[in-house]
Amino acid sequence: MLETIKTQNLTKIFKVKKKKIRAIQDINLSIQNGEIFVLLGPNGAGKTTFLKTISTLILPTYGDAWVNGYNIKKDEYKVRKSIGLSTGFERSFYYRLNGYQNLEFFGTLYGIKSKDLKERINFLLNLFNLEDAKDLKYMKYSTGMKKKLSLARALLHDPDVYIFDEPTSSIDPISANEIRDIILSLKDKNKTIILSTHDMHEAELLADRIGILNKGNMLAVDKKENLKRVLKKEIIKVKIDKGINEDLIAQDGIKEKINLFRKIKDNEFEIEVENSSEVLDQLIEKLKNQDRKILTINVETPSIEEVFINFVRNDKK
Ligand SMILES: Nc1ncnc2c1ncn2[C@@H]1O[C@H](COP(=O)(O)OP(=O)(O)OP(=O)(O)O)[C@@H](O)[C@H]1O
Repeated sequence: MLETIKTQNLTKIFKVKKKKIRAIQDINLSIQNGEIFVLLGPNGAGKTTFLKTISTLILPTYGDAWVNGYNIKKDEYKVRKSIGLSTGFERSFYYRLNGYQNLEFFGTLYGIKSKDLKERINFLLNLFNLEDAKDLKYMKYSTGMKKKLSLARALLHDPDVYIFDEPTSSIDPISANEIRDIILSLKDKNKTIILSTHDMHEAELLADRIGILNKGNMLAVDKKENLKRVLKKEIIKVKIDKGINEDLIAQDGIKEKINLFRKIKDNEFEIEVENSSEVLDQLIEKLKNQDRKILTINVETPSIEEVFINFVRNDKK
């Protein structure tokens, strides 16, 4: 696997009057080619600062980063050409130009030939459902339309790397789903994507790996399933053909592994365990010995929301 984004002790300290704000602190991250990396963090955690720094919009106070092999300080122009960037605040759009003209302007800046550009713009306006708004001046766009145009612009020059700051905030649920599909289709083309979000369902759906930022520090970086394992909490939900009580299940060999037994109905219960694979065989055996037939059995792992809250709440730094 190739490394597309790499940061080394990336740090940004803002100075406001005499106060120092450590927006991001010693971030070491490596994102592989073709990966979707999702950045989570509470308000003010440093997500936007991180994304802007690797996009060359902000200079780090110290530390370094490389995007597509180019250094953010020495090869600023090449980094910018390699990335499709969409941030929340798009001051750079021209308010008096319409949507089409704005994309035309930026496409020309990217050096896309006029005929190809026309095709590309029409394709993107269609992709983001903006055809009806193409002749509307940017200043009359709704917040969601502005966001979509910003994403369309990020895709204009078909770059290898995408940096999206909250790509679906202020977007209606149907359009948000469409945008998530577009992001997944970029991954299918082996593009690399880093995005921030407050939407845990989005993180669950898109992320190959997740990074949890809090107060400028990266608390955890891992695949979803590994982050979930940290909580050591899995729920086994069971439905059987007859009634059962806790004492018939929580017997020797299995009792100490059950953190919680919850009876849902006479013939339905759930148990909370650290690791379901250590319990399942024994549980099934016990039910069999009690002459109970299993109708359904499911294992639920913690949600990314639980994981996120757990990491941030336990961060005492
Ligand atoms: N230009 C700036 N000058 C001073 N402080 C700044 C500047 N930009 C960001 N900060 C501060 O840096 C910290 C991180 O802000 P940042 O916008 O990166 O957080 P975020 O995780 O994107 O938050 P949110 O989820 O609310 O968008 C905050 O304390 C913020 O006030």
